[in-house]
Amino acid sequence: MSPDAAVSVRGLARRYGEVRALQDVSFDIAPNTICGLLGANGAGKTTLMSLISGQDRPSAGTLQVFGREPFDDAAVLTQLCFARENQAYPDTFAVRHVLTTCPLFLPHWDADFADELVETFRLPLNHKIRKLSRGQLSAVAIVAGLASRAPLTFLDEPYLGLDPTARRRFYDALLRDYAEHPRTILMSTHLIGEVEGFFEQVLVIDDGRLLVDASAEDIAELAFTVSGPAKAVEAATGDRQVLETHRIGGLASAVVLGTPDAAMHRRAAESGLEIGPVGLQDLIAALGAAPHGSAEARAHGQEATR
Ligand SMILES: Nc1ncnc2c1ncn2[C@@H]1O[C@H](COP(=O)(O)OP(=O)(O)OP(=O)(O)O)[C@@H](O)[C@H]1O
Repeated sequence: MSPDAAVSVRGLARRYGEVRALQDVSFDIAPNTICGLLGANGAGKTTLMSLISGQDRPSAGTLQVFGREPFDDAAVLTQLCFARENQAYPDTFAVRHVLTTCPLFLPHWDADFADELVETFRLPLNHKIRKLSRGQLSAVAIVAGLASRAPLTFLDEPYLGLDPTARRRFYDALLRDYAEHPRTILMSTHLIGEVEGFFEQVLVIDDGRLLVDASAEDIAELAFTVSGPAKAVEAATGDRQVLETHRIGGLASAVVLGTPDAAMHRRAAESGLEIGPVGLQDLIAALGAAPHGSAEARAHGQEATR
């Protein structure tokens, strides 16, 4: 375990009967980091967040948050805020009740910032929570998550139902506030293209296993694309681990694991091929597309990131 980490996880597993929701997951998240938690539906992201936030206990493995096991530890739990659109509230609760209740549980709560966010998302203070639209519920979760200023904040798909303008407002508010009040934020998302720029660390879960644990800089080193005439692409990438190839007519674009070396650059120049970067969204799609038995690709992907 890393005692100085905000989150330290070793060999974590969670089973639900026959379902292995998480298996042998190990990573650290340094304090004051925005970490993206990515993966397909059912990969295990919410399960992982539930364990880290002390709402659930692992079936195996160890887990520390700010150096302590979170489950049933009040000292740790007051440092955490879990924000999600499907948060359960009492039936009688209106938006304003959330604003008056949150500070009772969240010692770092900033009421002025909460008011500002309510304005930003044009939330109707007197409306009952159960009557809000999905986007408004997400906005309530965002207000709670950001105004909590919790040293460890979980944002579980915080954009559900939000229109693009509201999402932009959320990202702006998050980044502005994080710059002024650094803290650790773990955010699960499927809208990778919108947020990849501000993740300092990326965790990718696939079928309950940790597939990638990389810093933003390392992500760029994980893979690259080679595009051009299909035969030339094939010849240039023959000795490399290709994760995925798209073909259109006689043209192809291959996602290749690792970084292009001098020989690859030379071959590309000779054959009129283009070498380019792979966006995070495309990389994750390509890693997911690699055959499940392609342990080599997966292990290589992980090795390169540790
Ligand atoms: N309480 C539970 N009982 C049984 N199985 C569960 C339970 N919670 C989660 N699972 C299973 O564990 C796996 C991981 O689910 P989890 O909700 O963590 O995925 P996720 O990555 O958050 O998915 P999504 O992106 O769709 O929200 C899934 O197969 C899910 O069906």
